[in-house]
Amino acid sequence: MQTVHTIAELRQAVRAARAAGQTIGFVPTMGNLHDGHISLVERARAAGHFVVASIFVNPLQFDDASDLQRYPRTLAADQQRLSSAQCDLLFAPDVDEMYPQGQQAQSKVHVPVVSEGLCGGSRAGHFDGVATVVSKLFNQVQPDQAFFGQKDWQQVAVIRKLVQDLDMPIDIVAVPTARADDGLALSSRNGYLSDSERQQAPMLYRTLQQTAEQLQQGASLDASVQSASKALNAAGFNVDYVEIRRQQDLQSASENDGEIIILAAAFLGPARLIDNLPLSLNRPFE
Ligand SMILES: Nc1ncnc2c1ncn2[C@@H]1O[C@H](COP(=O)(O)OP(=O)(O)OP(=O)(O)O)[C@@H](O)[C@H]1O
Ligand SMILES: CC(C)(CO)[C@@H](O)C(=O)[O-]
Ligand code: BAL
Repeated sequence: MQTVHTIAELRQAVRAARAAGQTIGFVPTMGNLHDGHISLVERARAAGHFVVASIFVNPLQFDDASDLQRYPRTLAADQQRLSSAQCDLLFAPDVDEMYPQGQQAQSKVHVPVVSEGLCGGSRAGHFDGVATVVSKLFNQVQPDQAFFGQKDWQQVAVIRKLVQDLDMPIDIVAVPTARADDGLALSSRNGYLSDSERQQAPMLYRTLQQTAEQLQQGASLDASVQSASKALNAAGFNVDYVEIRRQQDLQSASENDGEIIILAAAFLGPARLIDNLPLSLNRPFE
């Protein structure tokens, strides 16, 4: 696997792959790679692409300076993992390469409506930062397909709207969440958890599963959300949100909606964990 750090080198490598008749599959990340990221690379490989991954801890999407500062940077280990997964090219730019005029002077991309509330509500400016960097990365890589994790469901919705609104000819593929054996969604931020917090963390997903079961048994959306929040707070989480939205457009769900999704974010000690569970109220819960 080749690693490049500049946009010029990236373009050259992608041009060569295209000249050799290959299509381009792109996996954007912030590094500190785990099996969830690797599942995205595997999906891209399985689709037959020349696979480009990026690692860039994007300062524009962090509203909290200490969150940005402590974000794990593990380039050498990440290169090994990508190489083993047969990724073809890693793009790992520094902040000056991405924002040569500085972050303030950078033109920004704002995706309305779908970026509001949920993580966009509690992380001010987060999705403007994501939409801006993903737009830049898409223009730099010019992939045919780009692969994102369903764990960040709202992010996928923002990016789908972004490519639609800005006429970018890129197919967005959402990949199911990779989980530890105990159900915890894999995340770089799990590394912030103490041993006892790590034991407690799977309760986030278990609570979503229990909430889904209650909904299947006829509980109201409001009652289900309230009981989930209460259970998580009682177990030592500090709940940011638990909400039920429509899968398709992420707008608030009503009792009549069939294809819904339960989304939650909660702090456990120093880590802000997110997870979600899509379900159909017309089908038996699996
Ligand atoms: N458990 C997972 N399963 C599948 N995809 C994932 C998983 N975790 C992250 N991803 C996806 O990998 C891509 C890069 O995400 P990122 O580098 O932010 O990883 P992360 O582990 O989610 O980190 P963080 O803790 O900052 O949220 C995103 O598309 C994200 O949705
Ligand atoms: C898509 C992304 C790489 C943009 O910085 C980031 O938000 C992430 O890792 O999910
Ligand atoms: N996976 C989302 C990136 C972030 O938390 O900033």
